[in-house]
Formats: sequence, structure tokens, C-alpha cells
Amino acid sequence: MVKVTVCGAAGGIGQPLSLLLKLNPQVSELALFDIVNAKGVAADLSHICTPAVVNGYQPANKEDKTAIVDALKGSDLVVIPAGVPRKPGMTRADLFNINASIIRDLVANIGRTAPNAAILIISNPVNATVPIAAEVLKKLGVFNPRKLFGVTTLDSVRAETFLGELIDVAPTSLKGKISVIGGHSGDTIVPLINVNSDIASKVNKLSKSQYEKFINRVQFGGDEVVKAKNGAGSATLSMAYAGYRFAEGVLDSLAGKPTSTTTVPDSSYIYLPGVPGGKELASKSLKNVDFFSVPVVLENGQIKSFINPFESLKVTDDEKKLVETALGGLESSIKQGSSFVQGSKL
Ligand SMILES: NC(=O)C1=CN([C@@H]2O[C@H](COP(=O)(O)OP(=O)(O)OC[C@H]3O[C@@H](n4cnc5c(N)ncnc54)[C@H](O)[C@@H]3O)[C@@H](O)[C@H]2O)C=CC1
Ligand SMILES: O=C([O-])CC(=O)C(=O)O
Repeated sequence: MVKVTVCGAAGGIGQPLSLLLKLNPQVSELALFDIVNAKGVAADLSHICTPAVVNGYQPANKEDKTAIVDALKGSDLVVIPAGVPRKPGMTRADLFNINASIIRDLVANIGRTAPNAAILIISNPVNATVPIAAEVLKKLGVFNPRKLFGVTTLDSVRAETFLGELIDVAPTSLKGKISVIGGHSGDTIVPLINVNSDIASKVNKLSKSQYEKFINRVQFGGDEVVKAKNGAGSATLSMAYAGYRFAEGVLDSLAGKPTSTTTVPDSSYIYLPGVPGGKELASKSLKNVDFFSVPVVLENGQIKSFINPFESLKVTDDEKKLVETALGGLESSIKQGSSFVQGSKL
């Protein structure tokens, strides 16, 4: 019996993500929360002949707290794609003013109502919204760093697709052969070719300019979609796929299926000092930057361990330079997120 709650379920990501979750037979209850149209989306999905019972929760007005509490009660996994997306000309950081308080308030409700749930944060800027969530949970005394995940899977999905095109290999064969670490915006995104994998020799044959173009395309893949949608939002369908891919891993781990050890697992933006060996990684290789996306091994809906990229994936000198650049951007976003909560009343 697994209950999953989606906050922001009626949005561009929320709807297709909820559809994918409805198709997962492990989900027994799917609670869809949004400030608009949650009941409509729930009624629609509830006609699909899979086991999950779907309910929509929508507050009657701004003061109504019962909808969110009912949506979260007993939840094992909460996925959050709530908040505003970018328009052309904006950076993800420009979303902070609106999305920071949305995440703070939703996570405070999770901390009070479903403190044992695994939390997957999709809302941007991820580099800051995850530190916001951590700080809120700390303030409430219920922070379990093993259960807080910033969803960066879309960067891996893009890396697999774009590299597959470039080296003429099926993208489906690239899962685990290229990892993406760091954060989730522009030059904080660091794709790593896993040098032990069989693609390393093919990648080595790429020219410097082809390699650099590939890195840039992964780092700025989100902008490609924002530009093409021309004011109508950012990636939604590819994000729903990516968010589901990560959520499915959490659901599998809740069902007792271990993360595969034969390939490198997907990364997630996590609070490193909260997992064994994380503090050491941060101090030795990341100038004490505490939030960082690394490949994570899951067990029972939480992080069991992570793969240290510097030890297991043999980061090249070029990749180390990318990490160095990423750390600057991450540090300021993390500070911005944490101080926002420190100055807030929950
Ligand atoms: N992590 C990642 O890789 C990605 C993150 N995103 C981010 O995901 C977020 C959502 O994007 P879209 O679905 O395209 O936006 P959208 O505007 O289509 O949907 C957002 C939904 O959130 C709802 N919402 C707003 N405030 C809420 C609250 N307090 N409680 C519950 N629901 C609330 C809205 O009513 C709307 O239905 C954006 O911040 C976007 O930047 C987008 C793509 C990739
Ligand atoms: O670019 C955006 O604003 C949405 C996003 O995070 C992505 O597509 O990676």
C-alpha cells in the first residue's frame, strides 16, 4: 500500500506526471493537490483501469488548510512540481521570488502532516528550493536528509539523448554510462562521461568543439524548450518522464527492489552531510558546498548511499574545471535558499 501525493498536479508537469504515476501498479492511492483544477484532473485519471485510487484536493479559499492536510495524510512519497515556470529571457533564479514561498509553505505542511514521506522537489530554482525545504524541515525538527531529493534527472535524460545522437548510439543504452552531477541550472550542471564504460573510447574520438557543444547543450537544454515554447512555459513532458523515472526508483525501493549495482544510478541533488561519507566529499572535493547532485543508491524509499564521482567515476581534468565553476553558482543559491527560511515565519 503506497500513497503518493503530487503537489501542483494540475500543471504542465503535474498532469502527465500524475498520469505516469497512475499507471504504476505499486501505487495504491494517488492524491492530487493543486490550487486549481485538482478535482478535474483527478476525475479524469480516476477512469483509468489501474489499481491506484485517485483523489483531487483543492482548497476552497486561501485560508482553507484541510485540502493540503488531507492530500498529505499518510503519504509515503510527495512529488512537487508546483510553482511558476520560466518565460524567454528569464533564468531559473528569476523564479525564486514566487516559488520560494510556495515550496516553503508546502514543505512545512509535509513536515507537519507526513514527516516520514520521501520528498521529490521539481520546482525551480532547484539549486535553492531544495535548501529551502531542508531548512524548513530542520526548523520543524523533522529533517531526514536521506528522504529529501532535488530532481535533476532531466539533465541525465538530456545527456543520454544528446550524446546518443552525437556518437550514434541508442540513447536507451546510455543510462548509467553518463552521469550528471552538480546542480540544475546552466553551468552548475556537470555531465560526466563514465570512463569505465564502453562509450568512453567513442567520446574520446569527438573533437574538442563537439564535446564542448555537447556539454553546453546539456547545461542549457532547458533554454531550448523555453525558447521553442515562446512564452507558453518550459519543459513539461520530458520533465514528467524524468520525474517519473526518479519517482519509479523510489517506489521500487519501497517495494524492496534494490537499486541496480551493475550501472551507475541516477543522480539527485541532496544534502551531503546527511548521508554517510557526504561531509567528507563536500570538504575534500567540493569546497564545503553541502548540496550537490550525485548518483544515489536507494533503499526503502530513502538514500542508502551515494557514488563518489571523484573516486568511482574518475573525473577528468576538464570535468574538474566544470565542477569548480559549478561550485560558485551553487554556493550562492544555497545561501539564498537557507537565509530565506531563516528570515521566515513558518
Ligand atoms: N527540476 C527540473 O528539471 C524542472 C523543473 N521545472 C519547474 O517545475 C515547476 C512547474 O512547472 P510547470 O508544470 O511547467 O508549471 P505550470 O504553471 O504549468 O504548473 C504549476 C502548477 O503549480 C500550481 N501551483 C501554484 N502554486 C501552488 C501551491 N501553492 N500549491 C499547489 N500547487 C500550486 C499551479 O496552479 C499549476 O497548476 C516550475 O518551477 C519549473 O521551472 C520545469 C522543468 C524541469
Ligand atoms: O529550463 C527551465 O526553466 C525548466 C527546467 O528546469 C529544465 O527544462 O531543465
